[in-house]
Amino acid sequence: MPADSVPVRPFGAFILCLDRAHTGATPLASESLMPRTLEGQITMEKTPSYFVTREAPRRIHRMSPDTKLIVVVRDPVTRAISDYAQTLSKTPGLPSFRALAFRRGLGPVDTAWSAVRIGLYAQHLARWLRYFPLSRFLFVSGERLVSDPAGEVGRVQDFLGLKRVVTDKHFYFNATKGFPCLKKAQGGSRPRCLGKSKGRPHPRVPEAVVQRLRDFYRPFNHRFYQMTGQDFGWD
Ligand SMILES: Nc1ncnc2c1ncn2[C@@H]1O[C@H](COP(=O)(O)OS(=O)(=O)O)[C@@H](OP(=O)(O)O)[C@H]1O
Repeated sequence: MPADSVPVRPFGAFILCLDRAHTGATPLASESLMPRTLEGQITMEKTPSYFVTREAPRRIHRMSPDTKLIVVVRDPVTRAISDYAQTLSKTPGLPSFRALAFRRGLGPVDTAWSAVRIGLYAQHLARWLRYFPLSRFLFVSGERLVSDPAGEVGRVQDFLGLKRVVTDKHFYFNATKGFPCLKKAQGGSRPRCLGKSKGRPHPRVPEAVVQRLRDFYRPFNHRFYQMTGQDFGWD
């Protein structure tokens, strides 16, 4: 059968991972940029910044309104510090976290700083809900992905209508890394952890700064819990 006549399904899933979204990606303009999806396949796309990019919901909906959306979220305060740690690793001499997070010393929280703005999950989700119903989303807890990877991956498999192939027996806790790792890499026989840029130490941020950010995010977090029907336990 020529490739053109193979039945093509709409894209099965888009992964929007929000652990450490970066800004600047252009959302896919059309299906022509994606590979064809054959019967029994799921096409996945992981671009963290889509969740926070203004035009992404409209454009992805126009491409395929049946898209499933998976969003990985973690405590926005930890997320901001993680984001800062990532930038710091590439930009020595970066001002302190505190200097970037607040205007005028310990003045108002600077929501123009992307590390802070990305954590306003309720605001970003509101834009998506204008195009996609809540049932199209799976919200994965970044914290449980570390404490119970098999449980969270199990939810992902269910959401995608897949058999639960990945289970507890695929993971072990690597004490050196401080994170779960795979007992065997795909197609290999050796254990495999994520790379050095995942799970690196965070810089120390003064408790007063953390506390102020916690207070700032609390109402947004609660709104997000209401919108998703899930309590992520961040405060
Ligand atoms: N198993 C395992 N191993 C290592 N790291 C893990 C794991 N599970 C989740 N995490 C968390 O993933 C965070 C980085 O993932 P990101 O998706 O944000 O990375 S990136 O945006 O693609 O750079 C990374 O954030 P940091 O801890 O701030 O580095 C981790 O906390």
